[in-house]
Parts: sequence; structure tokens; C-alpha cells
Amino acid sequence: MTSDIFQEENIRLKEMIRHLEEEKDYINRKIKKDDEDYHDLKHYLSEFTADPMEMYQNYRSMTNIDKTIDFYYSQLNKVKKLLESPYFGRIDFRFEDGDEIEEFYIGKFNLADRDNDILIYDWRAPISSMYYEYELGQAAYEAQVGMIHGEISRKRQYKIKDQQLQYALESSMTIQDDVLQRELSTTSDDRMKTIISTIQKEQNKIVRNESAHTLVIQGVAGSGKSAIALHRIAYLLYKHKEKLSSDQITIISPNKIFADFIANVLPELGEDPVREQTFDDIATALLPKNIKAESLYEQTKRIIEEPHSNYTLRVKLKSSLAYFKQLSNYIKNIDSNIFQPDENMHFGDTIITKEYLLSRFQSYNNLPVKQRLDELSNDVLDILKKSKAAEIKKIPSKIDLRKRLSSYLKFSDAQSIYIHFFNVINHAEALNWNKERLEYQDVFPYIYCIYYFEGIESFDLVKHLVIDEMQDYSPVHYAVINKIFRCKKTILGDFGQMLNPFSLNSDQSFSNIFDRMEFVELNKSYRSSYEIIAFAKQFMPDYSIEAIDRHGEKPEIISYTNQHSLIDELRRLIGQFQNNSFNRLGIICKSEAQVNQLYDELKQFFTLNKLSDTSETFEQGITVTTIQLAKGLEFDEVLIPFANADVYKSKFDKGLLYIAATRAMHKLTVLHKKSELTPLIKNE
Ligand SMILES: Nc1ncnc2c1ncn2[C@@H]1O[C@H](COP(=O)(O)OP(=O)(O)OP(=O)(O)O)[C@@H](O)[C@H]1O
Repeated sequence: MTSDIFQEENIRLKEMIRHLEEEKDYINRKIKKDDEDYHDLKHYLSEFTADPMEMYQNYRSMTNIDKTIDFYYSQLNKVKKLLESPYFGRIDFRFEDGDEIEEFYIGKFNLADRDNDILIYDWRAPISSMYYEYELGQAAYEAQVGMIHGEISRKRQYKIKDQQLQYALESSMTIQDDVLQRELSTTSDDRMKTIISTIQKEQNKIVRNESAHTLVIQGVAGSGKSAIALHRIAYLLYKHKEKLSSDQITIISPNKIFADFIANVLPELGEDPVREQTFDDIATALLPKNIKAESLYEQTKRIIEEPHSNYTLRVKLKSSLAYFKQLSNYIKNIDSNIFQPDENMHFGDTIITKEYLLSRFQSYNNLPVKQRLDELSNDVLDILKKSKAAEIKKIPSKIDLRKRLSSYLKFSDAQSIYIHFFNVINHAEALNWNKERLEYQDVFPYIYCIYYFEGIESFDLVKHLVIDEMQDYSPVHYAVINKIFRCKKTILGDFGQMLNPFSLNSDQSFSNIFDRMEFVELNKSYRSSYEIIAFAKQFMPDYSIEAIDRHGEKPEIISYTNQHSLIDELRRLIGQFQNNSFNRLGIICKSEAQVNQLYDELKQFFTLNKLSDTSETFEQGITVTTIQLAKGLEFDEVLIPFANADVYKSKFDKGLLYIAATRAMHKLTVLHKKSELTPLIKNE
């Protein structure tokens, strides 16, 4: 960087910090004043008034002051964050119809001076989009009044930490990459961090996409899908602040550990956290209380550990698009004759004909079956109330009438509908119905039947739904989701990282389920070094995966002779990890048994975290875990023990190795028993 730029920008930074300090003082004074007003009112209420009207008005004023104080605190929080690092970029822009070049500084939040002139633009502001989209030259952005055109004559990028300018770079020298690499070469943080200063053009398009009703993002490991989804939420909350709030957004994440890992991003971006759920939470909420179901984790564990069992065959059948189509056709078919009134109903001299019953029932065909019976009961009661039956008191209670009407139903509940389905498709052997432990692959198909028969209230309060790790869910999952979440959706994942090898695996399969869908792909991996991605590519030869130009150590393949020497090797590698500057080491195994074995042997030497399906946090330090739970997470360094031929042998196992290897940011080591390296790994 030239010292001229640095000096110029340093002066500017000092000015900006002065503004921020003034703003901080101003807000603090406001808070202090409101606080005093609040306490005065409180005091007045307790000491001087008993008039209910006056008390009511004072309470209202206190509530309003309370809200204002909350607002000031959130502003203060933003100003404090800006004080640490006020901005990260600048564009100099001349509007098409203007003569002057104006400077726009871009940071985490807006900052205006007392005259309401904007000093720093929020990264989500319309004008800031040009920072991510354009190099020097002609540029445009979409404002409320339409497209605004002009020319970018300068672009600068900064790193400011603790109010100190660390660098200031002119962007005409392809610095984007430089800055990005600096960011990516840092060690892992406590949690996932924000990436506003280096969001890439193709990622920015996803963040700001407003056209899709359902946006499906297929991205290779480490392409920033999860980070982008969170930044997209922050963007939507900013753009639609009048009509969208954090409590109207839900993220379906794979487990609580992942939810913990990403928990900091939205608060860091100045937004309230959104609701996190797993598919298991949804299942628990929707299944009848007397049913106990297996979890998604248990299903995946069994697929991995018993790939050739009947259990896995049942998963295969029920995860397919064909199965979902069969189920939805079956429901359509039974619907045409589920209600069969085979006689007229007599109430004294009043007759309700079976034809009438059938036609009324059919007229409610957009409602769940049980609700149709309710409506039908009301219709019949209305007729009876106006008929002779009313005079001679032959009108039944609604409960009795409903009971009689339900006797004309071919099925008495959702469970019998689902069980009958297996006879229809000639797969009676594929159902292992056990209310004490419903197999996971039956959970959502059964909920689909519950939706049809009993109805499920839709989650209409949710205005945007995000689903991460999309590849782990089956068409029936999505069919249920579509019925209960009718809002816009962002769905992201990687078909290369499938834990259920039989679930949705292409954009075509998604387009069968979502009608207003846009599909985007991200092929560049940001997490791992070039060498780690080059190594991981062998597991996905047909996959287009691009590494960034950040170099590190070549992954190492180490052999051991027996369990004892494996532990010795691991101790040596853990010792090395402890002596360098990395924060997280992941020892990633295929099975839970391997995790337990290593944990038991290593815990006497080191402080270790063991991730299990009930873990809720992702700690720093050394973690022993399965691939299943490591998915979505990242570590500075990864060790893959037991890379033996009898452990990793199938195409599916290749995918597991791909997941494990791509968890590593900077360093990867594979350990295998001597002469037994899995043939899935090339030892070059
Ligand atoms: N534009 C970017 N600038 C800086 N860091 C980035 C950028 N994009 C992604 N990253 C970093 O790359 C890493 C991977 O991102 P993320 O976890 O969102 O990827 P992913 O596609 O969800 O990965 P996976 O599917 O492997 O779990 C994170 O550390 C993230 O901060």
C-alpha cells in the first residue's frame, strides 16, 4: 500500500472515530435522560397517584420509554461495533447525471451525522451492492426509484481492527483475492464469523436474491452456503424491516451443535437470532403424543453402520421420489371413496339422503377429512333445525351425528391409512410399524397422512424458512414442509455430502417438489487450502470443485501397525497441534464405536470434547466426533483415523471421506493400518 493512501485514510479514520464517539455520547445521554424519566414516573406512580386513568397513562408512557431505551441500546451496540471497525470498503461513484464524484464508505451498519448526512453505508444498503458486484468503470444499483447508473472511479478495501488501520488497498489491483486470502488464512474462531468484507460476487447474488419463491443453493463443501444463508437473512431483515422481523424467520438445521456453531452470525450483524429447529423438533410437534419415533441421527447412524441391512433397504425405498409419488397418488385415490354413506339417514320423518351426504363431503375436498366431517355435521344439523325433526326433538347432538357420519369412513385414522398403503404398493414387508419406536423413514410419510386425515395447522407466522443440509431430506420431508410452511424458502446443501445416499440428489428432483424454484450453484471452496481440496477431489471425481489459491501443507497419510501405535501417533499429532496456533482439532471417525474407543484411550492424556447426538455446543480445542456430526462444522486441523480398507469401501464411503476431509481449513492427516489403506484413497 502506498503511504499516501495510508495517511489519507488514517486521517479519515480518525474523523470517523470522532463522529462515532460523539454518537456514542449522544446515545448515552439519551439513555440516561430516559432512564431518569422512567424512574421519575415510577416514583410518581408509587407515591402520588391513585387515579386509574392517570395510572394507566403513566404506565403507557413508561412502556414507551422502555421501548425507546431498548432502541437506544441496540443503536449503542451498533455504534460500539462500528467503533472497533467502522468500515471495510469504499467506492467513489459519479452518478450518471452528476458532475461530482462522491465517496461512499461501507461498513457493518449505517452511520449518519447530526445533519442526517450518511457517513457510513450499511453493507446491505442498495448502493453498497456495487461494492460486491463491480470493479472500476460503469456500474449500477437498484434503488427504490429504479436503476441508478454511474461510474465507479475508485475502490478501496480496508482492514481496521480496534480502531487501527491495518491496511488500505486500491482495488484496481485485484486485491479482492488478496484480502480474501488474508481472511481465510486466519485460524478458526469460536463460532462461524461474518464475511461482509469479502462476500464474493456470486455469493452476493444469492444474498440479495428477491425473485425466487424457493431458492435452492447447491454448493460444494466450504463454498459458504451456511454463511451466505445467514447473511441473506440479515439482508432480508434490513431490506424489509417494516414487514419482516427475526421471529418470523426459522432455520431448520441438522442438529443443535451446528445451531450453536452459527449462533453468533446474526447478532454480530446486528440482528436478533432467529428460531432454530431440527426436523426432529418438527416431528415431535406433529406426531401424536403416544408415538415415539427414532431420530434422524439414529437413522443416519444405522445407514452408515449397516449399509446392507433390511433397515437400510426400507430407508432406500422411502427416501425415493417414486415412493413419494406413490404415496401422494394413493392419498388422491383413497380420497375418491374414503367416505361411503351407504344408506340414507332418518331423523323422524326427515331424511338426509346418502347422495346429499356424499356431495357435501366432496365439496369440502380441500379440507382434511376430519374437518370435512365437521362441516358436514353442521350442514346436516342446519337442515334438521329447519325440518320437522326439530319439532319432534329428533335432532342428535353434534357429537353423535359426527360419530354416525364417521362410521361411513373407510379409514378411522391416519395410521390405518398409512398401514394400508403398504398393501396397495405390494410392499407389506417394508413396514415395521412400532408405536414405541417408529422408524425414522416412516415419520414424515405418516405425518403426510396425518395432514390429509386430521389436518395440521400451518406455520403462517413464519415468513421465511431456511433449510440447511438439504441433501439429507427426502421428498416426503419437503412435501410436508411445503404444506405447513407456505412462505418463501432458502434451501441449501451439497449433493456430494449425502448421509442418506438415497435421498434427493439433483436439481431435477427438487423441481418435482417446488414449483416456483430458482436453482444456483457454488463451485468454489473457501474453507480449505488448495492442497486439501486437491486431496478431497479424489473422492468426487465427477464434481466440479474449485479451490482458492491459498496454499498450505499437503495432506499426510500415516500408517500404524496396531491400536497401540495408532494411539501413539495420535498423541504425537495432538502434541503438535497444541504447539501451534490452531484453535480446533477434529478427530473424525466413521462410527460411534471408533469415537468412543479413541475418546477412552486419549482422555487420560488430553482434555477432549466428544460430540454426541445430544451435544448442544461446539467447543474449541480437541474434538472427537463422527463424520455424521462433523458435517457443517470446520476445524483448523483434521485427523481421519481408521482409514482402512475394511472401514471405507463403498461409493457412499467415498462421500463420507469427502465430508471428513473438507472439514479441515489448514491441515489434514489420514491414518491407516499398515498395508490396509482404503483403496478409496490414493497414496501418492
Ligand atoms: N466470501 C467469503 N469470505 C470469507 N470467508 C468465506 C467466504 N465464503 C465462505 N467463507 C468461509 O468459508 C468457510 C465455509 O463456509 P460455510 O461453512 O458457510 O460453507 P458451506 O458451503 O456451508 O460448507 P459445508 O457444506 O462444507 O459445511 C467458513 O469459514 C466461511 O467463513
